[in-house]
Amino acid sequence: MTNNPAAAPADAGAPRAVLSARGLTKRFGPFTAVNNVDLDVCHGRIHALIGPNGAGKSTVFNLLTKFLKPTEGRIVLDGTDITAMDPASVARMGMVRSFQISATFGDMTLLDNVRVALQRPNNMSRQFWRSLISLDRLNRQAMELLDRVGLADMAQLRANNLSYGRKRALEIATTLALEPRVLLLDEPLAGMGQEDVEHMAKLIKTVSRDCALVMVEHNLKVVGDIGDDITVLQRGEILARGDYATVSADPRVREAYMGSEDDSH
Ligand SMILES: Nc1ncnc2c1ncn2[C@@H]1O[C@H](COP(=O)(O)OP(=O)(O)OP(=O)(O)O)[C@@H](O)[C@H]1O
Repeated sequence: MTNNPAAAPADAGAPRAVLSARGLTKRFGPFTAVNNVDLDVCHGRIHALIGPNGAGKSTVFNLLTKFLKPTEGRIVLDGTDITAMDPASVARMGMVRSFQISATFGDMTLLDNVRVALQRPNNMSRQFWRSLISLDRLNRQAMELLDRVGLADMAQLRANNLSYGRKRALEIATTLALEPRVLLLDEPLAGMGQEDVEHMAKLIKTVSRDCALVMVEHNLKVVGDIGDDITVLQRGEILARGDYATVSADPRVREAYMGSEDDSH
């Protein structure tokens, strides 16, 4: 199973990639949205995908999570070639995509939201709503998750009553309930005020210690603060990669961003 060319090269001392893509290409008719992208996402690290509007970030994100089928290329998760798998199967392997599909239930308390997430099919506990007693057994675990995202003291509030930033923190808690091997966040800071941005950035950093994390993000300040590995896309191709200091000093990256994007929102 591990014998595949798409696995990350075994550089001595280099962190092992949990999720790897090689030669990822997506064409929509005659238009090439993503061309020959290689990517390695490692445990305990944040891999940020950045680039100007239309660079292909969302397309790569959708390819990695299997919401789109690549035209060419391979994707390997934990040594298994997942290129032909569907999103539900890769989710069961621990690839969790947050924010676009991770809904919270507004009329339920925060505690119940997390308890339900702990009962999802790809979680270790497979008995949805089996009984109130079995749900109560999950209280401690649910409270621990709420505590991790700073919401423990609001456990009995209904999710509808939360601010936007806290709702997203709750979504992170429900995502963590699935015990992700790889967590993919699509613009997790979008629409947040400065205070929430800072809180969420810290939370993402903390969460990344226990998984491999991919983040598409426009807020370059936060990417610079918390990103470990950065891939810069432009017109569907990799323009630069490395740590933030390296890519932000690259004249081609500066050129790509010039006038095309506000890096402070
Ligand atoms: N389903 C599709 N059919 C045709 N073209 C598409 C499709 N999806 C994306 N594209 C095109 O592929 C290119 C890359 O789009 P993508 O949304 O991946 O970029 P992005 O970097 O996420 O942009 P943004 O930062 O604006 O969200 C764009 O030119 C877009 O118009």
